[in-house]
Amino acid sequence: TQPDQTLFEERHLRYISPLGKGNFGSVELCRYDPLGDNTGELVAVKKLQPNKQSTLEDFQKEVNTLSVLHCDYIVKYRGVCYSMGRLSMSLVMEYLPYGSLIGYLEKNRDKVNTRRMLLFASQICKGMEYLQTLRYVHRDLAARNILVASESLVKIADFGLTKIIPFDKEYYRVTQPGESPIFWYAPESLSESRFSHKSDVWSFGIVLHELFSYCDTTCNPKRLCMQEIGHNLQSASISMHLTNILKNNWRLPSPPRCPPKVYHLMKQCWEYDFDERPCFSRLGNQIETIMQEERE
Ligand SMILES: C[C@H](Nc1nc(-c2c[nH]c3ncc(Cl)cc23)ncc1F)C(=O)NCC(F)(F)F
Repeated sequence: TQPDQTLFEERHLRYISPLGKGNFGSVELCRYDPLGDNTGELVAVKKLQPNKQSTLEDFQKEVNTLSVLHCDYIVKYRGVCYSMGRLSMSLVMEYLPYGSLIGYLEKNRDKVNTRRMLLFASQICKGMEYLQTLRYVHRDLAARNILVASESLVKIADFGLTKIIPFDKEYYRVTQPGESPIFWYAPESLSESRFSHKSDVWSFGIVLHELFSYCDTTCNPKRLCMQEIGHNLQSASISMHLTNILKNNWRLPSPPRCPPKVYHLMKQCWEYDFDERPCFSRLGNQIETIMQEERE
């Protein structure tokens, strides 16, 4: 049975501007304006671009995933739009005007203080806790996939790589890793393509690092890891070098002026042994505690 697929008619979907490129397609800002008088709502429309990696089946999975998620900290599903006689489809989502967390932090460096960042971190934690109750692993938790709904609300988005952990296992094994965001990957994901709630916790630690670095491109995870690995390009594979430095206990350095307790949280998320990493509910509690202590 198909989940609730609210239908948007293509003829009423007015293209406005491009928003960006995601895992399996591009997202555009549109107005759904059935009355034709510009009173319709603004929506974010993700068009599937079938290419070698992604198929309609993958896209249908992303639509099915998002359509069952109902959480304040996850971007809202609105419905689907079929075109070319059901040959192509688009995913219609709520449009969040403040855009992705990366752009927002770069633009509002001076406006976002420690308390605000901890609020955002606790909201991402709550969204991940909710995903975990449904046995979903996101697999692409990164600041680029967090949306800013308002000055005090962020939401998790882009469920293109999300998988459901089978009922009889604690993890999901991926067979065909596409373009992997390896600098956000836990060691076991790098070396064994093993994904679990605890590998999402590792990625959450990377998001904490991005947050407290104001998503500054000069110290983003990829750049810092590549500096450590060295740009010796003849290396067999970057992910093998990354696995090695992580095994030798190298970790991303503390962002400048990051409160020590927050860096300690990141280090907990980056325990090599996934059983040692905290769960999202414990992380959420620790963040709330630090928030109370933060006078700022
Ligand atoms: C590929 C698309 N990229 C972008 N999207 C938006 C955006 C603004 N406002 C939005 N409102 C709803 C949605 Cl779904 C996206 C946007 N802004 C810049 C982008 F580069 C995307 O989905 N990125 C993942 C995430 F949504 F988490 F940012």
